[in-house]
Amino acid sequence: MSISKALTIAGSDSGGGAGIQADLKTFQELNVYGMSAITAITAQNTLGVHGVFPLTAEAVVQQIEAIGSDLGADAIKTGMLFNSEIIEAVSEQIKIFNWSKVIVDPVMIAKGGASLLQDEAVEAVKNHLLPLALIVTPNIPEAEVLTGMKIHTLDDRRAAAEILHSLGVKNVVIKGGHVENENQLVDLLYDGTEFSYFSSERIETKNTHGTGCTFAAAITAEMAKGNTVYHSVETAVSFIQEAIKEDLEIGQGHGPTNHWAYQQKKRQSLHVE
Ligand SMILES: Nc1ncnc2c1ncn2[C@@H]1O[C@H](COP(=O)(O)OP(=O)(O)O)[C@@H](O)[C@H]1O
Ligand SMILES: Cc1ncc(COP(=O)(O)O)c(N)n1
Repeated sequence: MSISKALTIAGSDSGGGAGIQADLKTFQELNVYGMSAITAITAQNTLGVHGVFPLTAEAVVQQIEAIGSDLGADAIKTGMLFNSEIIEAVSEQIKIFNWSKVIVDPVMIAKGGASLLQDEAVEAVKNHLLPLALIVTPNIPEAEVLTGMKIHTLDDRRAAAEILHSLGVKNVVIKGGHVENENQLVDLLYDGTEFSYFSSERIETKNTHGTGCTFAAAITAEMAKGNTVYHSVETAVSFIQEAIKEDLEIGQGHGPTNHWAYQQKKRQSLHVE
């Protein structure tokens, strides 16, 4: 049996809803063997981020080397990378191991407002990491920072996607969760030639901690299994919709999504047929 393997290079979320915890749960639910290289430890719960403790670039490199020199990986996801030293070191390792299925989730600000990427590191994301990315998955605020433009309309999102593509990313997904007062959320995919739109009903819930991490991890798992970019995004949209719909009412603040909801629904539908 061939085992699909995915590596997440991201921060640890002690609350389990985002970061490498969300990524590994998502990989597992999609039958992909998950591995992790931790970039920073965050003391986090549903009320916010209470502490950020970045690791050294060397500590990140050694974790990646340990995986690349033995287990290998079919797809790589980068999440919180925090500073330019880590970003440059990770970019170097991606080149050394010649990894091509690289999904960059350009994590900048946690939903509670805590900074997960130093301002000085944005240029490093653009100059070092994006040229190596097969897919980049910014939310709207992240796309605004990376492109320097304001994004209010779908036309703006298309323009921003073209700018990000010009920075070397082969496929751009601009996520739609941050659009205010719209019942339909649209995730836009641009492959350098055409735009695709994945529309979802907005689910009224406060429990959206880790939606972006989970979404990008689902794309990574599907890419690790050899699926196309379009199919991987399509599956990730379904995965995150179920994860939000069956959200977990735990903690006193913004709770996590439900990482087992997607498979649970598939098993239930099999029993019905
Ligand atoms: N309230 C919601 N209802 C339905 N889908 C949502 C909701 N919030 C986010 N999503 C979906 O979750 C995914 C992550 O988007 P977003 O929340 O914008 O990312 P991030 O967590 O990086 O800010 C996207 O597919 C988006 O459409
Ligand atoms: C360690 C870590 N990484 C990423 C996020 C972003 O989470 P979200 O997906 O809600 O934007 C987070 N809150 N913590």
